[in-house]
Amino acid sequence: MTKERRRAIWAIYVWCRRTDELVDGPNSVHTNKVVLDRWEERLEEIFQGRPYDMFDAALTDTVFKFPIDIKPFKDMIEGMRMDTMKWRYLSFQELYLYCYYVAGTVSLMSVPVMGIAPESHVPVHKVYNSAVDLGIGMQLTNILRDVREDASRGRIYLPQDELAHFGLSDEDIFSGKLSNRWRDFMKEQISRARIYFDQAEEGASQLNEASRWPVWASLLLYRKILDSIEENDYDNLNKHAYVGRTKKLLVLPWAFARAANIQNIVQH
Ligand SMILES: CC(C)=CCC/C(C)=C/CC/C(C)=C/CC/C(C)=C/COP(=O)(O)OP(=O)(O)O
Repeated sequence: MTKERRRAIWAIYVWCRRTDELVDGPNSVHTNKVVLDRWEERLEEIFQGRPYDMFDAALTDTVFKFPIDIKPFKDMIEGMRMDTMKWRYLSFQELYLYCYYVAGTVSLMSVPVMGIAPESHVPVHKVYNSAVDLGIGMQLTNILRDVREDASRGRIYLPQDELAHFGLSDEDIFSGKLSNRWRDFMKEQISRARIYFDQAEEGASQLNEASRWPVWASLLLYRKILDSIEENDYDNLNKHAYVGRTKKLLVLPWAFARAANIQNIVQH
């Protein structure tokens, strides 16, 4: 990416990381409604040009340089509120909303910085939809990778109705019992995450040329996490799915080739 865009993405990253730390970090026991409300006030001040500290100032600079809306930032804070209150998701519909709040929002913050290719003929809303799909796919993948860690904090980010459909319960997850039922359940969850990555591909090709490579790299790398869960025979209850350094490095030229493929743009 260009230097200006890179700096803007860093500023967004820092704000998202600090937001996430409020509920996941070492001081998260002190995070309550008052803390999150104050964080939201600070966000409004960032957008009004009155940042509280230096990291906030980096985001003020970013939102004055790029046409970024405050809504996805507010939605992410809403996701943190949800995370402090809700530890179970009854259906995929509920889980999707959580994924939008904590990851789809990152896409909506990033696209105005990354930019859409001037030669693209795909309607802008389709590019944004694809971007959100990438965030959702990544979050679903994270969830599948981290089932064990999340369960150790008492949280299960999996649709309860789908678990029940496969004859599974929270207890199977807490006890780390690997079974064919679990494998079948996981196959479905992995297929769904892959659909979101497939849908993201179209948008990734429409981004400004300078921004495409990192997006393709993250898309292909996250897909590999799903492959790794499969290679572990779906045992994400006891094993951490992991993509090794060599595999990661090998993805980069592949992503570069996909990013440089202007054919994708001409086709539309
Ligand atoms: C495809 C198009 C048109 C645009 C791309 C738009 C972008 C940049 C989408 C990516 C959005 C994104 C980065 C979402 C966050 C996904 C996610 C699950 C982040 C978690 O990151 P980790 O650092 O692995 O999390 P941990 O906190 O678990 O370590």
